[in-house]
Amino acid sequence: MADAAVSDTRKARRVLVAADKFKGSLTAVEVAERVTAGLRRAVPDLEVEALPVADGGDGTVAAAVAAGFERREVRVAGPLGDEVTAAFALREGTAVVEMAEASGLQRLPAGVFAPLTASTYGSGELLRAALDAGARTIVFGVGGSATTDGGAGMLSALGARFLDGHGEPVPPGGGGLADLATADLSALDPRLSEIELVLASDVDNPLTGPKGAPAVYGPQKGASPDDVAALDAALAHFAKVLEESAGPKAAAYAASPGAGAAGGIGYGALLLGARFRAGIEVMLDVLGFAPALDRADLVITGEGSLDEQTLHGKAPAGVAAAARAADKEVVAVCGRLALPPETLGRAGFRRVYPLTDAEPDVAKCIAEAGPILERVAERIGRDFLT
Ligand SMILES: Nc1ncnc2c1ncn2[C@@H]1O[C@H](COP(=O)(O)OP(=O)(O)OP(=O)(O)O)[C@@H](O)[C@H]1O
Ligand SMILES: O=C(O)[C@H](O)CO
Repeated sequence: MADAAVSDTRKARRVLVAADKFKGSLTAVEVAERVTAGLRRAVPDLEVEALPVADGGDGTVAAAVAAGFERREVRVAGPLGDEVTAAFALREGTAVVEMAEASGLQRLPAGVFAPLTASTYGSGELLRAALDAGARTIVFGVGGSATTDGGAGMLSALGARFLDGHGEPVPPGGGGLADLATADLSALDPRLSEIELVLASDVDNPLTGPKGAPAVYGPQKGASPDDVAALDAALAHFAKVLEESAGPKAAAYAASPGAGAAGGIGYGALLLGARFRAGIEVMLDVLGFAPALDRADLVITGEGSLDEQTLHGKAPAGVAAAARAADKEVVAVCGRLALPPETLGRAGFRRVYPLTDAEPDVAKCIAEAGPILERVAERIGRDFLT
């Protein structure tokens, strides 16, 4: 991106690197390391603070751990029911639980999707583990899921019972909810009502309908148009049955922002009493972004693909908004860039450096992302800091 007027920022001496992962090529921690190394090639004595960020989706626990939380591992059910080792993060009574750790797309074997049967049971087990560890506040990061079960699996793991017309538990996954006859939330883990549960969501979609979880995010989990229709009907039925057992608030939750996050686990979390917040905002609080921002003259953010989605609550947009509100200069790094300069300016980015500008071969950009990012960061160092 061309930009003629950079001279007024050349004196920035302390840089905050607050970028998300480049999905498919670099973790957020690696992005921070590479950017730091590149900047220091241009300005060897530069003060750089690294604060890897995440939006509630995959990478959220890793960001919390990088910020000093303790990593705790637990064996829980993966989306297909097989056991996986999943982690949550804990610090001073606050747990960061990431649903994708248990029930994310990354937990499916390569090339396997299970849009109708994948279950969030393991996410409920993770929440239980956080309660067992004594958490008083749970930040429940959701996004990047393999599931579309409205959180039914998660609720089951926490004590709910979902039965068919024969009194048998319904099969796991969103598809099985079509058979639901009765829902019983009376035996939910009582500790849930004694803690603060925050739904840190990557999106604000409702549960069902044209903007609902199956229609918008089903296809990325392998759902065909028929699967989307079946899941939409099953989730609507799920909400109807819950309205009968849990009262009218269950209907209101289905239409609430974030209910459709992560295959409707947002809806399940709202039933548990969660308070919805944009994931990036919650995470910036949890990670201690504000004091780090105070100390910085220049902020570098980014993610793999800076595109239309970025503007809808993704990490770089959240970082840019917070930094601009504090009158700090923001530049971004990314693998690929799919936004025009005017839009980037409006979103608060002073300048954006895609790897594909440094190396036009995208496959190479991905395979050699680390060294290329270092070169790009060196250029940022020269442009803004020398
Ligand atoms: N090194 C790279 N070079 C070029 N493009 C990359 C590189 N790394 C990632 N990408 C692109 O970015 C995409 C991933 O985007 P991104 O990291 O923003 O995650 P996302 O899919 O938007 O999900 P999330 O919500 O978790 O951020 C990849 O599919 C790829 O197109
Ligand atoms: O998991 C999903 O369905 C998407 O990330 C939206 O939350």
